[in-house]
This record gives sequence, structure tokens and C-alpha cells, in this order.
Amino acid sequence: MTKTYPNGLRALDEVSLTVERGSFVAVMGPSGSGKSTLMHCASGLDVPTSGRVVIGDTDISALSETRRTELRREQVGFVFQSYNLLPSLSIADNITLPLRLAGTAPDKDWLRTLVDRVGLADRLAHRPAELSGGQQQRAAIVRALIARPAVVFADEPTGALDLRSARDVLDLLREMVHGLGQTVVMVTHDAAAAAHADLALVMTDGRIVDTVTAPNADDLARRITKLETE
Ligand SMILES: Nc1ncnc2c1ncn2[C@@H]1O[C@H](COP(=O)(O)OP(=O)(O)OP(=O)(O)O)[C@@H](O)[C@H]1O
Repeated sequence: MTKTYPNGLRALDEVSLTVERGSFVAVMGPSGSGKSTLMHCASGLDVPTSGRVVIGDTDISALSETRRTELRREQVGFVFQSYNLLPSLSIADNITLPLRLAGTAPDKDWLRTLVDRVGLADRLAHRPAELSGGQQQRAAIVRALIARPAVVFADEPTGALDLRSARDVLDLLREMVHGLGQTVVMVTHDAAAAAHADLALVMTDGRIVDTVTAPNADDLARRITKLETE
């Protein structure tokens, strides 16, 4: 796919990408290389100027904006750097909000499984401000997974966390992929974070220039530094 912004800037230049079900993919690259644009187009938040985006069996690029929004609610989960939890709602209500917006009742067993796994069972009645950053991000991960989406997009999910909480969140994402069969695409600047993924894609100038299987943090950091100084 290609994405050209109205100002003429080509942020994605004939990018072709297939994410296998049940895999954990990291997207890396220098600032301005097109990572966010790729995530926005691949998740249905935005549309490419040309090319197709298929999620599950559906070509979302062919849908009306209304239908694309519906499909995104049903099939795509999001995790953001700033957690994006609503401060006035309890953790339980934050987690189930997307389902309630879509008019669906939560699957109580699945909710219990996720909440137990992330260690938030005794925090459900609390407000987000009463939780640590790592706990808030774990709640956001449960919220992203509650509707059993086809794919979860995580945008710098550990960007606001200390090292230990970041590692917990990354281990959790990895376990959601390998233990529960989720599919996760994570945009990150951080080579150590990307090293938790099965595959790292390296972007430069709107293209994927490198694909690294079972990435190693030092090796990835070297590749990015080289691109930034070229
Ligand atoms: N809405 C927009 N209109 C015009 N240009 C844009 C828009 N959004 C992004 N760009 C440009 O497109 C290019 C790619 O941006 P993008 O945000 O996808 O990069 P990125 O790799 O996510 O960067 P960062 O790591 O700094 O977040 C940049 O040159 C950016 O300035």
C-alpha cells in the first residue's frame, strides 16, 4: 500500500506486509520513517491512498467509513503509550467499555482469565489513578483483548514505563501471543522492546528495509543507528 498525505508527503511507499495469525511483530525505524502511518492504515484508523488492507477475511480498504469503524471495533484492539483509560470509570468499567459501546455482553470467563493473568483481579473496583503505570497498561491490554480481536496494535506500549514494568508488559504481550494465540503488532523505538517480538520490521522513508526473525536487541539497535546516521 501507499499513503500520500494531502501535503504531498509519501509516508508509505508501496509497503507490502502480511502478519501471520498468532505472531508478535514489532515495527521499528527512525523518527518519521512511517511507523505510525503504517499502524493507522493497517488498523483501519486511516486508509491508504492506494493498495489494500485485509483483516481476517475482510478487505477493510473497500468498506465505507461507518462499516470500517464497526469492523475496527469488532476486530482490532489498541494499546497506546498513554494507556487511554477513562479516569472517572473503574478498571472493570474501562475494560468492558468497548464491548458495551458495541452492544455486546462481556464473556465473564474470558474476562476472569485475562484479569487473573495480568494480576488485576483485586484492582477492578479502583480508578485508574489508583494504579501504577504498569498496572494501568495491563488493564489497557485486557481492554484490547476482551473482544477477542483478530489483531492488537500497540503503539509504544512501554514508552511511559520504567524498565521493570516495561518488561512485565512485554512478557505479557508475548504470552498473549504464544499462550492465547493473539496476533500483536507493536510500534516501538526501543530495540529491547522489539526483541520480545517474533519478527521485527525496520522502516526507513516509508519502506520496510529489513525483516529480522527472532530479533536480538543489540543487533536491532545497531541496525537502527546505522540507518539514522546514513
Ligand atoms: N497527517 C499528516 N499530514 C502530513 N504529513 C504527515 C502526517 N502524519 C505524518 N506525516 C509525515 O509522514 C512521515 C511519516 O510519519 P509517521 O508519523 O508515520 O512516522 P513515525 O515513524 O511514526 O515517526 P515517530 O517515530 O517520530 O512517531 C513524516 O515525515 C511525517 O511528518
